[in-house]
Amino acid sequence: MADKSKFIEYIDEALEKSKETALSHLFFTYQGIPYPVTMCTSETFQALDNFEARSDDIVLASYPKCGSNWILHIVSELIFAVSKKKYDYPEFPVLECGDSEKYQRMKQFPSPRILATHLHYDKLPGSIFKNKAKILVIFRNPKDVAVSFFHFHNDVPDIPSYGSWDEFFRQFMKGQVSWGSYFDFAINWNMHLDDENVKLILYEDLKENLAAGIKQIADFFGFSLTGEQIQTISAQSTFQAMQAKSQETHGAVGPFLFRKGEIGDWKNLFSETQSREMEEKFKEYLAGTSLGARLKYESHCQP
Ligand SMILES: Nc1ncnc2c1ncn2[C@@H]1O[C@H](COP(=O)(O)OS(=O)(=O)O)[C@@H](OP(=O)(O)O)[C@H]1O
Repeated sequence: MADKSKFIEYIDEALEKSKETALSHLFFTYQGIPYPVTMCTSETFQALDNFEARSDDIVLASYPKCGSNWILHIVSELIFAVSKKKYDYPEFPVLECGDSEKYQRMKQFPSPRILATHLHYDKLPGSIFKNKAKILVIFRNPKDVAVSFFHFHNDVPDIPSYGSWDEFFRQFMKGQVSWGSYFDFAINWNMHLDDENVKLILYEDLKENLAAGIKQIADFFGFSLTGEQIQTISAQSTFQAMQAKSQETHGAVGPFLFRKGEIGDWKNLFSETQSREMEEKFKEYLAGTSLGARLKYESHCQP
């Protein structure tokens, strides 16, 4: 992948801040959503209101732990395949993270710019819609998301840990975690998945057929690649390939971020009661919705 020194620099700074931050002080709330103080500030959110998106920006929207680093890698490889130029990360790619001056600096960046984000649909800057940037939305089943999220907190030495999985589960179900509730994020997006310039991709589908998923992503963003190029990117984007390079691409946090990369790891942590609670919540929020059907809960989340 591209030279990610800025990327790693930013992650290292966030980890450094995390060392001094207790879990009880990790979150601040902005417009009703909790964000980690180690990565987000209200000044940056205010500056984001005036961010000027371009029509050829590539927006990658996901709730945390749905595979955004995977898609970032795939998209930067697609750009490389068609332009022969390595996609450079002059800023940390998550739009809402960083200092409030970053949007000024981003004005100088060449197109296409990749904008990853965990923001809920209604918190995205209006210029993304006004200027018709394409948005790829990545979803993953809520049980594996919760488990991945919990491990990230409790495995990375410098990130505040939860007392137990049960404690994390309670907070996750209440939406008292970074970037708020999975379910609010999902119902918000559910209403926009068929909008012009929006495409949904599932972590589980990508896992089951990586080459087909990469082809869909390439087609959506208008990148024309040969079958051989798709196969090459596919081989470089497996979990094993990305995990092997994770220290180089993401620094100290890499091996924790690329942890297991499987479907169904929830079976190692969820109790029967927690499974029932999750199913109730899923039904309450997503039963009968288009996203609810597309997430294939019965295949990926039922014991
Ligand atoms: N190539 C590939 N194949 C399969 N799975 C992959 C891949 N790359 C990342 N991952 C898994 O995605 C999980 C991390 O998600 P995110 O990148 O969205 O995390 S973050 O919110 O940006 O911190 C995290 O999931 P878990 O392993 O279950 O914790 C990663 O392992």
